Parts: sequence; structure tokens; C-alpha cells
Amino acid sequence: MIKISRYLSKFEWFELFIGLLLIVADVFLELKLPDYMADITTLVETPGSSMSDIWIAGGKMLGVSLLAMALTVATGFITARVAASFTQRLRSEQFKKVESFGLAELNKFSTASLITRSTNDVTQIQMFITMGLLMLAKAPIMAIWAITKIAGKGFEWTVATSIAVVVLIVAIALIMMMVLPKFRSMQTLTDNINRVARENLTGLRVVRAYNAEDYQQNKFDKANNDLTSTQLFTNRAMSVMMPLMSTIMNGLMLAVYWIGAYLIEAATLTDKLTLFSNMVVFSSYAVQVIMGFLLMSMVFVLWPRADVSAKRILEVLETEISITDGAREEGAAGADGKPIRGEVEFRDVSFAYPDSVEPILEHINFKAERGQTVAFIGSTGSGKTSLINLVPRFYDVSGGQVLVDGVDVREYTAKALRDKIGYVPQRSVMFKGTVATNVAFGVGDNASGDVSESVGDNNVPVLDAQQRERVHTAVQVAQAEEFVNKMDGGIDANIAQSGSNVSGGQKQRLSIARAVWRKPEILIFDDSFSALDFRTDRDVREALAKEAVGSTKLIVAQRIGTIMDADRIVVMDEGRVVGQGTHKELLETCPVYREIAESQLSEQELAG
Ligand SMILES: Nc1ncnc2c1ncn2[C@@H]1O[C@H](COP(=O)(O)OP(=O)(O)OP(=O)(O)O)[C@@H](O)[C@H]1O
Repeated sequence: MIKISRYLSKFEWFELFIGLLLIVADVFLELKLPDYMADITTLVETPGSSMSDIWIAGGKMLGVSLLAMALTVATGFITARVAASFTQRLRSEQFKKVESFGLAELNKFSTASLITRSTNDVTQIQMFITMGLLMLAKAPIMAIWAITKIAGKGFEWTVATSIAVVVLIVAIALIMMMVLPKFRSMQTLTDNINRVARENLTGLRVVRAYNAEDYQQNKFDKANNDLTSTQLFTNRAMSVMMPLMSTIMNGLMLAVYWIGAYLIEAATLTDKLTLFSNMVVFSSYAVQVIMGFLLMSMVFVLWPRADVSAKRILEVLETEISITDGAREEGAAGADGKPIRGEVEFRDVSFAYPDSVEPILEHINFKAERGQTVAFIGSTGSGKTSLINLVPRFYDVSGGQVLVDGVDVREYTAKALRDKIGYVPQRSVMFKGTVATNVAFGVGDNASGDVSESVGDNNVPVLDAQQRERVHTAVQVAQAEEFVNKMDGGIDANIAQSGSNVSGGQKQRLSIARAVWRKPEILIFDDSFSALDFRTDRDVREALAKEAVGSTKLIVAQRIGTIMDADRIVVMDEGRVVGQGTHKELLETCPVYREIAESQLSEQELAG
């Protein structure tokens, strides 16, 4: 919790300092009250006191109380401000950090956990700052100041107060020992609930189709019950705290008056009045001491959860990114002195996923020249996706080198490298917006973060005429024009969250259009044609050959038909390249390829 405070801005520190000053003034005023009470008691007990004197002392007491109240409100206002701005920063810092995560880091935290960390965990911190920070500062000031006020006012009373304080500390410590581990598990259990709920919602169709509602319900109930019982335990333990505090406080009062009664009875007549007045003052300060501890106990209710949350947020913010930026913006120069463009080369590349020791890819070598089409085929799990994921640096190689335009991909800045690439993933991803904003993805937003100028209604970025024209071309190349034109609004038609209002094949085509829109040096298609029918598959490839003639194309495919015309086909088997060449060459030289081809093509097609 203390570590996370370094994310506070200078101004927030200043605000907290002002808050602290206000607290000191507040405590000073609150501790003045018993003095006025002593004055009033003496006035009441002294024969001949005038009523107006009592009114004046009472009036002062009221004024001080009102001022103390105003200070408390002001400090509350300041901490609420600090809490809001600080947690806003924590949320955006976390978002920024997660944006920079590679797939390895994303796999380390689950999506559900990352969501809890930037919502629920941040709320815990906000609650602590708003409610707890004030008390954390006020409690010790109040307790210590009150103790100094009563020191020397009566030995017997001091002993009684000390015993009460010791009992309080032991009680708080015991309760904390019981609940702290539970608070730690509470956030993990919240992650669990999020995970189960998220899985259920994203897989709703499968749940329905398999009549698995009860099965899912049980999973959710289990997660829900786990969280509820932990919360019940902590709340029960905490609910003991308050009555315990007030019992100790009342017990102390009783002890002070009891002791006082004996002392007053034993005193001479002249001392009786002083002793009585001292007793009243003492009891008021003793209440303030206990109040100090009471406030501390409230802090202890909020602290453990906030502490756990702070650690979880820091875990995200301090995660070391495995994919670090290089410095290069440009590729190498070719023999003719001009910069190389669109060249991809794998030199003896081996790769293992971060959490496994077994290599998934071993000694891969191939080269794709500018404008060439290089295809990858092989059985499922042979490592095709893993291989092409190394080009945009979703992961880094374990051995060897991946070169783009003659330069190791690790030397580029992530932006420079990814600007060269148009990537179409295996599962197409759509974002809430329009067809145009999905195709021209990431455009229309300005770098300063002030999106107000560039986004129109509904937070949809506005594209200029030239950008819109490019969207039309990309949609044409991806053979998406026909269905886009039928949609209400054409390229301005709405796309629902996750693209739920378009079909799988349509999503795939929009995904292809997105890559084409960028006019990249390198186009990567990870099994992107599988959701297309044979005709559309062929039409897209023909359009690509015309429109993206200068782009190098790396295509992962399952269908021989998709890749037959490629300049080079790389055949993968269990993470190794078992054949390379054109369709014709491979039919003769590579048994694995021939087997795949025979299973998909007719005798006639095989004969060419
Ligand atoms: N994130 C990951 N962590 C660990 N292992 C993984 C991960 N992703 C994939 N693998 C493993 O890597 C191997 C190759 O997977 P990959 O997705 O590259 O195969 P593929 O040839 O593209 O398969 P498909 O044609 O079915 O998409 C598989 O055995 C898979 O279990």
C-alpha cells in the first residue's frame, strides 16, 4: 500500500499535506472541548456563578464543535478529490501497461483478473483513501494528544486507561490475525467469479446448445458461495469489533467514575470539587483516547483489503515486459543502396512458449522476397500459428533470428515493425463501431489522447474522404462489398460488440479488409480463408494478387486450393519444416505434402 503511493502526483501530495494540517487543527479543537466542559462543571458547582458565564462557556463549546465539524468536512472533501484523481490515474496506468503486454504477460494474468485489478481493486484503494486515510492520520494524533492531556491527572485513572488500551490493542491484533488471510483470498475469489461469469457469457450459445445451464450454474454457485462465506467470515469478525470497542469504552467510563467516587469520598472537603472536575475532564479525554483507537480499528477494516489490492495493481504495473522495444525505424539497405522492403527471413529459428521447455519450432529456415506469396501448411498443432506470430513479435524466438527487411525484428521499435505488417488472426476480432472504423482500425484518434476533435457521435472516429475511399477499396478486395452494401448505412453500418451482428465469414472478410487497408509491406493471414467458401477464397486471392501486388504474403492454410499457386509452400510437421518448394515440386519430393494433397484433390487436379 505504501509502495503504490509513489504513483501520487506532487499536487496530490500537497493536497494530502493540507488535509493533514486540517486534521491536526481538528484534533486540537476536539480536545479543547473537555476544557470547556471542566469550566462549565466548575461554574455549576461553584455557588454564586452567574448564568451568563455558563452561557458563554457553552457558546464557546458550540462554536469550537462547529468549527471542528467544518474542518472534518473540508478534509473529507480533499481526500475524496485525491482518491478520485489517484484512482483515475491507476486505472489508466494499468490500461497503458496492459496495452504494452506481450502475449506471454497476458497469459500470466487471466483476462478476468486484469479486469478485476483495474475495477474492483482500484475501488478498494479509492475507498481506503476516502475513508481510511483521514482516520489513519487522525487516530494516533488524537490518541497521543489526549494521553498527554491526561498524564499526571490521577495515577489510578491512568492505570485504568492503560489497561483498557492494552485490552484494545490485543483485541484488534487478534481479530486482524484472523481476518487478514481471508482478505487476501477475497480478491482472488472475486477474480474467480469474474472468470466464471465471463466464460458463461462468451460461451452462452454453447451452454444453451448443450443444455449445460445447470452445470454452469453449479460452477457459478461454487464461486459465489466461496466468496460469500469468506465475506461472511470477515464481516462477522469485524462486527465483533465495534461492540467490543464500545464495551471497553463504557467499561473505562465506569472504572473512572468508580475510582473517582472512592477518591472523592476519601478527599477533604476543599479537594472534593477539584477532584470532581478532574474526573469529568479525565473521563472526556479517556473517551478521546479510546476514540483514537476506535478510528484505528476502522482503518484496519479497510487497510487489509486495500493493501492486497495495491499489491495486485502493482503486480500489473511492475510486470517486466518480455518484448522490449528496439531503436530502429527503418530496414537495412539492399545491394542497390535502396532500403529493402517486404522481405521476411527465418534463420535457424527455434521457439518454445515461455511456460514450457519443449520447443514448438525447431531450426526453421525460409525466405520470402518482396511481393512473393509464401504459404504454410501442415497438420493441426504443427506450429504454423506459432511460426507466423514471431514476425510481428507476439513472442520472441528462443534461438535463431527472424529478419524483416534484413533487420532482426528485435531491433525495431514495436511501432515501426508493426506498421510494416497487416495481420489477420485465426479468429477474427471485431470492435464495437462501424464497418469503416473496423476496417480503418486505430485511425481517427489523435496521439495526444484528446479524442474530442476526432471522434464523432458515439465515440466513433470520423474518417476523411480519402480514408473512406480506401475503406471502399479494401472492402472490395476482401470481397465484402456485396454484404456491406446490403447493410443499413453501407460502410457506416453499425458493428455490434464482438461483431455479433455479422456472420463468421463476413467477420473474416472484414478482418482481411482491415489488413489490406493499411497497404502494408507484409500481409499475414493465419488460416484466414478457412471461413470463406471456395469461390470467395479464390476471388479474395485474385483481388489480393492485383491490389496488394507489392506486399509479401505469408499465408497459413488448411486447404491446398488456397495455397497451390503460392511462390513457395513450407510444409510443417511437429514443429519442423519437412518440405519447401512449389506445389508441383512438393508433390514429387515431400510425402507429407503429397498425403495432404491426395486427401483434398481429385486425381485430375493432382495430375495438374
Ligand atoms: N500460448 C501457448 N502456450 C503454450 N503452448 C502453446 C500455446 N499456443 C499453442 N501452443 C502449442 O503449440 C503447438 C503449436 O500450436 P500452433 O497453434 O502453432 O499450431 P497450428 O499448426 O497453427 O495449429 P492449427 O492448424 O490447429 O491452428 C501446439 O502443440 C499447442 O499446444
